Formats: sequence, C-alpha cells, structure tokens
Amino acid sequence: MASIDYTVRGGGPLAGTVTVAGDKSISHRAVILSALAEGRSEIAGLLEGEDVLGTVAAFRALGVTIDGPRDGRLTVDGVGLHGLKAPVGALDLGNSGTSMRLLAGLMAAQPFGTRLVGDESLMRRPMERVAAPLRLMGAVIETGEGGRPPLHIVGGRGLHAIEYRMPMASAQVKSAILLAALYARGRTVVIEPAPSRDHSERMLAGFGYPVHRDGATITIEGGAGPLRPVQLDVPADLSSAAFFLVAASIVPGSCLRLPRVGMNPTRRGVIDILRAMGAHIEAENETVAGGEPVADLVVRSAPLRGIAIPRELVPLAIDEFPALFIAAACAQGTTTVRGAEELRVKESDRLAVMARGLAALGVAVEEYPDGLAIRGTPLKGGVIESGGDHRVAMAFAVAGLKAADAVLVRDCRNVATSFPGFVACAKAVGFDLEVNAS
Ligand SMILES: O=C(O)C1=C[C@@H](OP(=O)(O)O)[C@@H](O)[C@H](O)C1
Ligand SMILES: C=C(OP(=O)(O)O)C(=O)O
Repeated sequence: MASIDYTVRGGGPLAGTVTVAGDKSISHRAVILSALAEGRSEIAGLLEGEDVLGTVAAFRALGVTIDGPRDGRLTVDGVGLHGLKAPVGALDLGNSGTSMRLLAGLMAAQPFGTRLVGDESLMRRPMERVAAPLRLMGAVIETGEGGRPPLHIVGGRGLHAIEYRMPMASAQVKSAILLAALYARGRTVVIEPAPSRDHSERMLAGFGYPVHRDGATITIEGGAGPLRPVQLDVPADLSSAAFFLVAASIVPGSCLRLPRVGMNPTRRGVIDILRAMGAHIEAENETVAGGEPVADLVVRSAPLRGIAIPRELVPLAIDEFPALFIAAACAQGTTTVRGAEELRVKESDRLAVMARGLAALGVAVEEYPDGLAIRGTPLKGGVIESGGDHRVAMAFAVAGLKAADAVLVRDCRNVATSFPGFVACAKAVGFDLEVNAS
C-alpha cells in the first residue's frame, strides 16, 4: 500500500473555527454499551475513524444490527447483556488498543470463544495487563508470545468478582474489568493508583447501570440489571483538539475556536499543562453533553515557557504528549516530563519516535526510560518517520508550521484511525499542508 506523507511549510497566522470529530474513547464505549442495552440506542457525533469503525464491525460480527454511521449518526439495536452471538472467525481490531482491551473484558464473560487480532502495531502491544485480572475472575485467556496478541479467549466460564489493585493508571484495563464485572458473581472492586479517564463509569451510569466511586475505588455489582438504551451526543475529542491548541499557541497572531470539546476532568491535563507553559486558552459556553462536560475552546497565540510537567498530570494528558512535545520544542527554556513510561507501549514507542523526530528538526532532547527533556530551539526543516503512529504524524505536521524549511512527515495513513478530517481542518484554518502518496 502506498504511504501517505505530509509536507508542511511555515506560514502566517491560523484563524477560524475547527470542528474536530467525536471523542474516540467515548465513541468506542457508546458502541459497546449500546450493543449490550435492551433496545435501540441513537448516537450522534460518533467519531467515524477507523478505530471506532473497527469496534462497530466487531459488534456486527457478534450479531448486533447497527445502522450507520452517517454524518456521525449511528443506530444500534442492542441485544441485551446475554444476546451476543459467536462470531465467524477472528475479530480484527486494526490499530485500536482500546477495542482489543475492552473487548477482552467483555468476551471473557461470553458463553462462546473468541480470537482477537490486530494490525502490526497492535500485535506488538502488551495484553497481559488485561488478561491477568480477567484470569483472576475465572476467565481462560491465552496471549501470544511475550503477552502480546493474538488473544484467544475461551468462553463459557462463569466469572466471579475480584478486588483488584491496578498496577498502572489505565482506563483500558479498568474498563475491561468493569465490562467483565457486569457478568461476574458478586461485587467487583477496582482500585486505581492514579485517576484515569472515567468515561466507562459515567456511561454505565448513563445506561442505568449502577457504578459506585469512592476516591480511587470503583465498585460494581454483577447482574445488577439490564442496560437501558439511550440517545447520546458524543463531544468533540480533546485529544484531536490538542493539535490545534498547540498550533495556534506557537504561530504568532493566531486565534482558533473549537466548539463543544470534551472537558472531562480526567482528560483535560493538556489544558492545564499548556496553561502552565503560558498558553492562552479560554473555555466558553460550558455545558454537559452525554454525561460529559463540554465547552467551546478559544486559543490565541502566546509565548510559551518550558516547565517540569507535574507527574500527577501525566495520566490525564497521556495521548497529548506528542503534541505537547512540539509545544515544548517551541517554548523558551526546557520542558521535562517523567513518569510517562506508558508512552513506550502506545501505537509506537512515543518517547523514542518523538525524540528522534525532534532531533531531526535540530532540537536538543534527552531521553529517559520514563520521559523526555526538551530544550526549546528554532526548528529547522527535515524528514520525520512517524512510525505509523497517528498522533506522532499530526504532532510533526504542527511542528512544520514553525520550521525554517519544509517538514516531510512520512507514513501518515493512520491519522484516519482517530482524526480522518485532520488535513481538511488544518488547511481550512491556514496550514500550508500537502498530502502525497509515495
Ligand atoms: O480507555 C481509553 O479509551 C484509552 C485509554 C488510554 O490508554 P491506557 O488505558 O493504556 O492508558 C489512552 O491512551 C487510549 O488512547 C484510550
Ligand atoms: C493510545 C491510543 O489509542 P489505543 O490505545 O486505543 O490504540 C491513542 O489514540 O493515542
């Protein structure tokens, strides 16, 4: 398959409104819980990115009738908690860690077996983190070599509740356990080492299923009733908005408006970090959509300064580090992040791939096992290997706005997994961005 490359050149101020697509994490969960509800749910604002389309395809293969998506609208005829059917063949979840880990939890509780596979990147990602707690619940799961996919899940095991202290802050692990716990005998307790995104807890409650939180402890009782279908509006994805928050901050004279962006406190670390660096971001028209806080964001360019990013903000901004590293490269002084070793097991090793790319643009970067130190430097042009990682590709497209010469970003096809409209949005507000197939 031809590689999709971006060429970005520096330019004038960015201006206008960017309507970023629906939140990826919330979209996955909306599809999953709608499929398990008793009756028809209607979702608006769904992300039509490949990752979410993979989750939709998986539920069709599990016997759920789903209409759409069209213009972000999806109608799901939920089959109830016990209505899924055995799929024919393996479920291929493409590039999506969220799909594989959440489905592992759900499939562990089904009366039939399943096999979960993915693309080259997903087949390298760690899966023992979900398999281990699910086995403690009574599931039988085989992982591939080194605890990686494929996942072979033997069905027909009655699960029982556990009390589980998670070793890392991971919403995917937490959500896999919560989905399995819907079917488990007894009361499951999950304890988080630090807050991770809480969309699953919020959405389960929205579908009428009781979930209790007390500090770091989440409690859920198996068999506590059906999920009731809903009408749900997915907010715009702050993780996609982050590229534009950084872009407008670093290009002098810029001002962008981003409507209806998700502002969940367990997601908004990127705003707190950028503000601490001196960014000018305002939230207007704050309201609630689909059980999630949303706001219109207005960002204006501002001189940024390097900071030591507080460790407690790391899980709250985990997907935004590629964008934040570009902000750091354009800031005055040095920015350090530590405690971010999870970045090594995303779609790529985001610490290594970002460090290499920044170095290619002339930035002084020091790499630690769990972080980076980046000294702000005027960027030169160059060629960047994205490692097939959508967030790395978009981050370096933003860097191109500030580089002295063109920045060529290779292997950008996977931008379609999380933000298929990225190029159109970027061009509409003034990016000088060319797409080439090589
Ligand atoms: O639950 C989710 O929707 C996600 C959780 C995070 O992963 P971890 O659970 O591995 O931290 C994040 O990086 C991913 O993009 C989406
Ligand atoms: C890590 C990410 O997604 P996933 O784990 O679902 O592949 C991401 O979107 O940055």
